[in-house]
Amino acid sequence: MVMRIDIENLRSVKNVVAVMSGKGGVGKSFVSAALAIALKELGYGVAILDADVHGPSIPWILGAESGFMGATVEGYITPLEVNGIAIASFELLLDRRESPIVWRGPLKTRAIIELVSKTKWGFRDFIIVDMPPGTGDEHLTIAQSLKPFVKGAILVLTPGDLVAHVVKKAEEFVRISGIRLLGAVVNMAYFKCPVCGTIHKIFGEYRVEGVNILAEIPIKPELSQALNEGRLIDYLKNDDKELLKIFTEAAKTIASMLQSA
Ligand SMILES: Nc1ncnc2c1ncn2[C@@H]1O[C@H](COP(=O)(O)OP(=O)(O)OP(=O)(O)O)[C@@H](O)[C@H]1O
Repeated sequence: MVMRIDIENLRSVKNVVAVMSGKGGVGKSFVSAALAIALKELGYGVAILDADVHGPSIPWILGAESGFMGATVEGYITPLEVNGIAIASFELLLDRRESPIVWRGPLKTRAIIELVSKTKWGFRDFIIVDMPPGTGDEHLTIAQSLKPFVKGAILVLTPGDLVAHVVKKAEEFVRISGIRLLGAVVNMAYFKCPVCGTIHKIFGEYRVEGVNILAEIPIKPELSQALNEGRLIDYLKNDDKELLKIFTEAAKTIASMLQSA
């Protein structure tokens, strides 16, 4: 079922890019946030839509967990701005952050569509959508309802036996939804020894076929700590310029793919 969406607030948005994963816990929210930071550093106007209703981690990762979105007198939502990045997340509507959101599929889908259409996004080159994990019916509804705006999808995966399987599912998803798969980000691809620089493929060798690899991200304990402490912006800009560069290259590729489309 394709839901009708009020497009007025999306008229000033150039590209919506959906970040998806075949399964949970692969680093989709981290990759969404890091790409948004890299695009912002390149001078683009950026927003993030946290469509992960049950595990909304974008506000936390960006150090905005105590903030709230605002409202206009006309009943529209104003996103929370962090470091020039606009964030819209259900988490930023909750009085008690520990309250779980207990919604069934159709309600979740409707709520996401409602959040997209009611948010005053302003002029943005990109809205990065942190999608819920998986590629189910709910995802299809979101993708199809937003189809005129979603210019591409990025798949986040981790190495392992499931890679080929996950890529096939994602390909099938983008084929059915008609959305262009821009490429994949392989997260936790390797661990680089900080002492000797040796690369260890902790989760084994992998081969991703048929999909453009946008970035290969190492496992880093200090990154994990920065994410858990809500310091991703500071970490990328000040502590780990090498990692920011990896995301900047990916962001440039995405921007040029969309410009040339
Ligand atoms: N490259 C990495 N190095 C170290 N830790 C990482 C890395 N990527 C992600 N993590 C950690 O893995 C966990 C999952 O990351 P994240 O929340 O971004 O995944 P997700 O796919 O969005 O999860 P969910 O399915 O719950 O939405 C977090 O605790 C994060 O700190």
